[in-house]
Amino acid sequence: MTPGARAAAAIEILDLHLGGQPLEKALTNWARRSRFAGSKDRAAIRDIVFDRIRSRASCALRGGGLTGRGLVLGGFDLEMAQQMFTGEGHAPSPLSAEETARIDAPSSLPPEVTANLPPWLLAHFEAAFGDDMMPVCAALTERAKVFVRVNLRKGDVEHAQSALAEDGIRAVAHPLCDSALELTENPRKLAGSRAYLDGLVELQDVASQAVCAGLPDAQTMLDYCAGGGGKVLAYGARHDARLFAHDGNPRRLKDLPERAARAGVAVERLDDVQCTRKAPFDLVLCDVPCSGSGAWRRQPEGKWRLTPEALEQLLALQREILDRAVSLVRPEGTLAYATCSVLRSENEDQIAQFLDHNPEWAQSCSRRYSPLEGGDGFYVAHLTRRGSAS
Ligand SMILES: C[S@@+](CC[C@H](N)C(=O)[O-])C[C@H]1O[C@@H](n2cnc3c(N)ncnc32)[C@H](O)[C@@H]1O
Repeated sequence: MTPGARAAAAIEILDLHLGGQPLEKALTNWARRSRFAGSKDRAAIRDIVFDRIRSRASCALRGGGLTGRGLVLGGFDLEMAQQMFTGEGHAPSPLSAEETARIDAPSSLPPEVTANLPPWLLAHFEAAFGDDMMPVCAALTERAKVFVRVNLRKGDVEHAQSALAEDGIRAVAHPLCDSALELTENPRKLAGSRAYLDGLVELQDVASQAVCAGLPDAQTMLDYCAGGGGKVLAYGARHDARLFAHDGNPRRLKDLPERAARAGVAVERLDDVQCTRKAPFDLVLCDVPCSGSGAWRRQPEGKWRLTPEALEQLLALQREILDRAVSLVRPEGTLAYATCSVLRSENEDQIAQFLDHNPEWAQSCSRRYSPLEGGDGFYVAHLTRRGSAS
């Protein structure tokens, strides 16, 4: 496909998405209908589509509207736009005089447009980041870096780097976590690489790894919102604890046995009744459902889908999960609370409210990871009962 034809495909997909189709579905449906597109075309089109959703507000303004054409156009400078929008072959039709003038004109943008945030979220980001707010918002419009976690049970970082290099993947260490490697060349080869297939490395964001690396040593660890099991597996790579996984939606745990086997650790899956029976645990991790605002580089449509009402519902669910988890921790144990959100309401404020309602508990750690540190935005708090060692 020519660059122009790729731009036209991105326009079609974005129109489907703006018409109500989830982004992944719109991409998959388009790929199914367009067998002529090779894997490089699909990857390039996906990159354009994700880029435009990350910067939806500013692209729509520059491109002349919240449409597929507006978004794709608004992400290019004039020269690039004129090269892509030629009307030749499958390329989109040439720019109108109005489009040319708009895209060429320097304009002063309102803050929510520069920030590429829904307006109601501006105050939340300002409360979280103060002077860093605009750099953080800009970082969330960039493509996420690809990180792997080296499974320290199977080898060290140098070993993993050379194993990845054998498959043409360049990987460099990252200061945020000693098990993290950033894939700087050929990340798309990872799924077929020996290091990945042998369980030496696993895809995991660097801040997510740092959250797991900071958890205290324990003999029994319950990952109460385990999902795909990324956190419990990361914990198991560092500690000889007995590992348990639970999720409010048990179907989310279905791949865990296979992933655990590949990682060389054993994880027992528990339903809610079994959690109560097996309790108390030394360490209970609640990686709760959240807005995902720290990970909007990866899932940009979440940014535009979140509403104040949906956030309220998430806050209530997070409180509910904390209340339940408290009963599962042994008296001297640790309750760890984590989100991939950067909003204070889901993080610092949620924990402050928990401590207000549970005066026998104290906070022994509170750490927010900013997207400016290289990985996703994350938050973690460790809670222990007063009078017990952390
Ligand atoms: C942020 S995700 C967890 C991601 C996972 N820890 C990982 O690292 O891959 C949150 C998980 O909480 C689960 N969940 C939702 N409501 C829950 C509840 N009431 N109790 C426990 N888990 C719940 C969701 O199904 C989802 O898998």
